[in-house]
Amino acid sequence: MSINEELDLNVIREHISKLDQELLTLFAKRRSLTLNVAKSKAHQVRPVRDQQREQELLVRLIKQGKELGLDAHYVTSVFQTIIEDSVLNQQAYLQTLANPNIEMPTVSVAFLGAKGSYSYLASHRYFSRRAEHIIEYGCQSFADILQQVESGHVDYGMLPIENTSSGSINEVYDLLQHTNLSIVGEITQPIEHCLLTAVNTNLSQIKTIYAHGQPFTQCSNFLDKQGDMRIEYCESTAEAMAKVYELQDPTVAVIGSEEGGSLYQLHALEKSIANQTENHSRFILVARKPVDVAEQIPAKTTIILATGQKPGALVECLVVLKNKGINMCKLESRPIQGRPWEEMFYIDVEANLKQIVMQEAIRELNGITNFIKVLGCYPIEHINPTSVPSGALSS
Ligand SMILES: C=C(O[C@@H]1C=C(C(=O)O)C=C[C@H]1O)C(=O)O
Repeated sequence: MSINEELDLNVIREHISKLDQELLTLFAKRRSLTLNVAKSKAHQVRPVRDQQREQELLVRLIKQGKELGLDAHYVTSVFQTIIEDSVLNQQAYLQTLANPNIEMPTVSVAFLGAKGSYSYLASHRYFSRRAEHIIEYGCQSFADILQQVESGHVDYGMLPIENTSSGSINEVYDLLQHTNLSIVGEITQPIEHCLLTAVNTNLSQIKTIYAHGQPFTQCSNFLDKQGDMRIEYCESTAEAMAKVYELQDPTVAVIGSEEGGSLYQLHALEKSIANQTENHSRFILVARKPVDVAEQIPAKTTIILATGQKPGALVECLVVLKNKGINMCKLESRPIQGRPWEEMFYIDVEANLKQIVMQEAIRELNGITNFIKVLGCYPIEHINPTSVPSGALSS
C-alpha cells in the first residue's frame, strides 16, 4: 500500500467496514456455539451461568489483549457484553424447551404509548431474542394493557414496575392485585432521558416541555434549574414525542430517549438529564398462562399476601422464607382498596416455584396469612457481570 493510500480516509474506512463485518461474523459464530453449549447443558441439567469459566476466560483475554496493545478495561467491557448476550440467549433457548406450548415466532404485545415509548423499547428488546415478529399494540393506560391481555386480544402485556430513581409504580402494583394474569418475564431497560426537539434550537429558547409524569419526576433537578417553563403532562412519552414532532416549534421540547425520539425525527438538545445517571426501569411481562422456568436458569417468584392485623405478622412470614434459605429481593406494600389501613405485601424471592423449599414455604405461608397468591415465576433477566481480579486489570 502506498503512503497516500494508507492515509486515504475512504480507503481506511473501507478497511474498517470490512473488519467490522468480519467481527459480526465472528460474533454470530460465537453465538451459535453458545447455543450448542445450552443444548449440552439442557441435556446434563447444568446451570447456564458458570462464573468461574467466565473469570478464567476474561483473565486470559485481558492478558492476550495486552500483548496486542488493547487495554484491560476495553477488553473486559467488550467481553462482558458478549457474555451477557450469550447467557441471556442460552436462557431464552432453555425457556423455549421448558415451555413447548408457547406459540412463537409471532407474538402480540401491548405496552404503554406508541412507537418510541420506553415500554415499546423494552418490548422490542425483550422479544428480540425470542420472536421473529412482534405485533405491537400501543395502549393509553396500564389498565388497558391488562384488559387487552385478559380478553385474549394480545398475547403479552409489558408493564413498568419500578425505576431506580422514582421508585415503585404504585398504579401497576395496585392493578396486579385484581388480575388473573401471570408474570412470565422481566427486563431491565436503561432509561436515558434527553431533552428532544423537532427543530434546531437552544435551551434558552425552550418555553414548554411535554412529557409523561414519570420522566418529569426523574428529571426534577434539571427542570428546577431551568427557571420558568410550562409543563404539559402527557399520557405517554410516545404521545409527547408525537406532539412535539407535530408542532415543529423551536420553543417546545419533550423528555424521552434518543432512540425513541429518532423514530419521530427528534434530536437531543441535552443528554443525561435524569437526577440519577444510573437510571433503569424494570418491566414485567404478563400473560394469561404461567410459564415453567427451566432448572438451569436463575428464577424469581412474585407473591402477594395479606396478613392479619397482629404484631409481628409480616415478620412471621419473612421468617418462613429465612428458615427455608430463600432470598427475598424486594418487599413492597400497598393499601388494600376498600379496607382502610390494611396492606397487601408484594414479595419477590429468588427461587423457582418448582423447588421443594419454595412449595413448602408457600404451604406454610398459606397457614399464617389471610390471603396469598403467586403472581408468577419467571427467569431473572438481569446478568451481573463477572468481575475480574484487580490484579488482572492493573498488571
Ligand atoms: C458458554 C457458556 O455459558 C455461559 C457463557 C459463557 C460465555 O459466553 O463465554 C461462559 C460461561 C457461562 O456463564 C459456557 O458455559 O461455556
